[in-house]
Amino acid sequence: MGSLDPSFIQELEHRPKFNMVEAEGIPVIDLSCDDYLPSRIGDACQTWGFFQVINHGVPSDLRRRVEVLAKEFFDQPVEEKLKVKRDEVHPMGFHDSEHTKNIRDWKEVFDFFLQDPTLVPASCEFEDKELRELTNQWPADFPEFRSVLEEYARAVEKLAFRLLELISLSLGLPADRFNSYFKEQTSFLRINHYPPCPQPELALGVGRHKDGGALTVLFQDSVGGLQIQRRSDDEWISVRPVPDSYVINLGNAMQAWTNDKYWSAEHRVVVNTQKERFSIPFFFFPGHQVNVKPLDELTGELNPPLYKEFNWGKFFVMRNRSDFKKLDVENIQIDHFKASDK
Ligand SMILES: O=C(O)CCC(=O)C(=O)O
Ligand SMILES: [Fe+2]
Repeated sequence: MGSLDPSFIQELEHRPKFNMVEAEGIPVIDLSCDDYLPSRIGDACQTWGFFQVINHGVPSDLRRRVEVLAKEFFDQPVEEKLKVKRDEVHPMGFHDSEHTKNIRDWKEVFDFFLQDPTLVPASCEFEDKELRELTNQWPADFPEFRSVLEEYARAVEKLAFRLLELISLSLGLPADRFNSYFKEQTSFLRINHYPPCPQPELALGVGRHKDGGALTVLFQDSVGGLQIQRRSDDEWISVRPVPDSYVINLGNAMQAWTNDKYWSAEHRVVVNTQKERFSIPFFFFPGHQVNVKPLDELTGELNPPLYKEFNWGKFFVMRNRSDFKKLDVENIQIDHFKASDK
């Protein structure tokens, strides 16, 4: 990636601190022990919006094969990777200039949808009802990359549905309350590769952001770098890697469905001068047709809805607008749908 281009440089207030206070970590929840699982998950969703799971049922050997193939993919010369480059027509594939909050991230990624093709609105204009079919791009001479990643994505999707059901139970709702929103899901799996960075004090691997969808199921390797903002006091806390675990965090849609009971925490990734890092998030996103609003069961006279209804597909398309260029406007955020903005 060469030396630090000005497009990577964060505003002073958003640059990482390297003398961070070590705080008590986010909860680690053992999914093999059934006792009080919904209530433990509910507490974590409320206090942190983040937790880690162990004994999650995703085969470790399958995940290790993905890690090996991911390294093989990113180690290729850039010309090879550019053969599956993302663009506005094919928004899945390889990309090395993603912008979060309009500052370039120090990373490269490979993305693919769980459902191929995936249907999304053709534009972010509200009146435009036209849809567009998006398809995946796979490296032509690397069939194992595709088959192993697709198998892995299905295993992680299973875990995501189990967590969705536990979250629903934790809210006192039927286990399958959210399931119908995911029939035509827009979920995708991403591999993030963060190369060593010559000036990690100026840039971020991923700038501060909240994930958009229901929840994210993320594997991180042992290097570390993920930080989350604590709900209680806005302090940045490192998420220390736990071997063979997944980091789970809630997205904007879950925060809106639960009317702010559960939290979608701001997070970011710091980089370092020495070690490359890989992480593999699965973004569990509803179908494009789903209109997201606080659930009737969780709102009432004493607890009025805090968000206006928004269409997931339009939100998804708007969010992705800044993927290819630096925009002059702030990208769409959940706060733009706060009911008090009326
Ligand atoms: O790499 C990580 O640990 C987190 C990445 C992330 O937040 C994202 O891709 O949305
Ligand atoms: Fe994220």
